[in-house]
Amino acid sequence: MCSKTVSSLSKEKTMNSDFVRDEDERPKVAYNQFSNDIPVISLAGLDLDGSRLEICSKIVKAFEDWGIFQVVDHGIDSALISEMTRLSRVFFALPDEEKLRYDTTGGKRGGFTNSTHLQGDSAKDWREFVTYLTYPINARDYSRWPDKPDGWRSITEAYSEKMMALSCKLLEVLSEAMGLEKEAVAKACVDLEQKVIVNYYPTCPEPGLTLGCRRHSDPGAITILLQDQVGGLQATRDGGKTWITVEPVEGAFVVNLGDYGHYLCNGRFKTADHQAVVNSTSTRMSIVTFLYPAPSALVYPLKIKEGEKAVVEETITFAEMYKRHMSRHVEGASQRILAKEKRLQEKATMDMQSKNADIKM
Ligand SMILES: O=C1C[C@@H](c2ccc(O)c(O)c2)Oc2cc(O)cc(O)c21
Ligand SMILES: O=C(O)CCC(=O)C(=O)O
Ligand SMILES: [Fe+2]
Repeated sequence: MCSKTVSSLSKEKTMNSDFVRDEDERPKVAYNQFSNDIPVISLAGLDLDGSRLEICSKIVKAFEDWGIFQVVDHGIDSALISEMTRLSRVFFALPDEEKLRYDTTGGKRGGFTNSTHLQGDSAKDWREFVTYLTYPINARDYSRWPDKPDGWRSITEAYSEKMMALSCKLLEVLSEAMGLEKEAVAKACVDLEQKVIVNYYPTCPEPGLTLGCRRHSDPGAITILLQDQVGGLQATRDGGKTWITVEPVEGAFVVNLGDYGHYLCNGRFKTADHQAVVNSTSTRMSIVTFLYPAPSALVYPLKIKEGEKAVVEETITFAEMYKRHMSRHVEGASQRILAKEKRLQEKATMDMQSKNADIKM
């Protein structure tokens, strides 16, 4: 296993085999073959009676069709977004030793992760990321927030505060969409938790063989993602048969529903399966804000329509759901490893048989 950061590996001519994915997992669509299938929705007028209903119905349709959409006119200051982006880029350009001062190896909560964070996966992700546990505020451990570059900590605080306000507005829309009072989803969450992850995808010598971030759905209620103009975020709504690359829209955030959100509305809204692909010419960055319920919150539909069955078989806590969500990926990965070993074994047997047949002739 190699321990160099992905930034260092990106300077090599070929890609380390740790990152090579099985054929069925490799990218099917290019990072810059953009699709505008995902709706772009303006939030201008969301707080006004006259336009709220129209905006909400667009969001509802997007959640029903894709589980993912983009928002513009969201009210977040573009100077704050640019500064958060600029300082994040400065961090990832620092020497390995500096980034590794915040290494999360050994289970530290928050800090710098080089490549993958899951055990037993068939390949590593071509990415580095920094994780901030930002809410509840009293759970923040500032010793895990990088102190370089200057000013990044305070900008991250300001950014996470604005993201929390935007998330709350979106939770209200989700509640109303289910015909419930505005606060229903926030109340179900017991306490809102927030995690900000800054993903950095260095250029890759063999991007067709790997992924920047493996296919997954996000576990929480909703996720608000800021991507740069390079492109690489992909979504599927047919279980991975076809993929689309989400077109980067300047100043927009990509919003997607997580598994917890999907269960709350009894499966009416989709949880979007997505992944990130990389390329050989441009580095890419995404700043992802996850909104989670408290670990003790129950995972159960808030409303079940007459005649409908609950999509969950038992009521569990979010902590348990999160554990199962993560182990599902690990189980899937171990199955892929076993299948790969079986294929190699079968190929070796077939090669041996045809060699023996050649000798007999
Ligand atoms: O790193 C991530 C991104 C994302 C995710 C990636 C890969 C997966 O297999 C997955 O299930 C999720 O969402 C996350 C959510 C977290 O709570 C922590 C993470 O590090 C990540
Ligand atoms: O970088 C991206 O566009 C996707 C990242 C992502 O899905 C995640 O961090 O959960
Ligand atoms: Fe994600």
